[in-house]
Amino acid sequence: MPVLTSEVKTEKSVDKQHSETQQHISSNAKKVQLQSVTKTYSNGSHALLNANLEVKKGEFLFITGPSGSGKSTLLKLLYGQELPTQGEVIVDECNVAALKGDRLSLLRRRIGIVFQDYKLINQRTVAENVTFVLQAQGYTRKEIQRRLEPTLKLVGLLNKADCFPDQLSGGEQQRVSIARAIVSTPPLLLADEPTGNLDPDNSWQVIQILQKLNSFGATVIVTTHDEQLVRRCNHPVVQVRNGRLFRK
Ligand SMILES: Nc1ncnc2c1ncn2[C@@H]1O[C@H](COP(=O)(O)OP(=O)(O)OP(=O)(O)O)[C@@H](O)[C@H]1O
Repeated sequence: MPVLTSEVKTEKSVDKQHSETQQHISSNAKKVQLQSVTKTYSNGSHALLNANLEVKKGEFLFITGPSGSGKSTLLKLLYGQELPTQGEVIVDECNVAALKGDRLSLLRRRIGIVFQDYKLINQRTVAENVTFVLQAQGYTRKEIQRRLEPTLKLVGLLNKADCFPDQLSGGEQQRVSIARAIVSTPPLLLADEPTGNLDPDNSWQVIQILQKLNSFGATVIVTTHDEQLVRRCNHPVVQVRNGRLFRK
């Protein structure tokens, strides 16, 4: 991403950076494929059975299904937290199971992940929660500052940068976790029940932020139980039932 010249950024410069972010995401958007994927955990639980899926670059996909049907497992396979028992998981033309060490880390850096329970660090401010991953990845302080403000603006938390998580509402905490997931402008965003703990207004706000990211070109995959939310949006839906996938 290009460097802003002014340290004190104006609204205009923040907006300019949004459009630059948009170009960055568009040129890197991902494609995801599951090819005959079965996942059986070591205790014998069958999470996915011969699952096939293709998510096109720039698509916004909902994954729905009852509790225990395999939704989280599907996302975990995409970022390599779990490995398939059979079949192939392809992200950006890479077989995730074949990636090791640095190559797996590199793929993960390019995937933003949002969890239902936010996973924020309570002793760190909003700004610190959003930027600590960038620090760990060796971004310069200047680059981190350049990314922080437009990201907080996008999630509507510019005025909360110095707050701690326990000073925020649940909806605000979830928006911090989204900011953390998107601050590195990942071309693929995975959100596992991001609205699971939120009321309808906050849920809608979260979905709108994810849709905005998607409008910039990012591929977005969201698991949810919230059928009403799914109906309100006009996005493709895959339903998971007993480990099998059905396009609705
Ligand atoms: N680490 C694990 N070890 C063993 N079994 C697991 C593990 N994780 C998930 N499972 C099992 O795999 C199946 C699918 O679980 P998964 O978490 O993917 O479902 P889910 O659709 O995301 O559920 P929920 O909506 O409740 O989060 C379940 O039967 C679950 O018990």
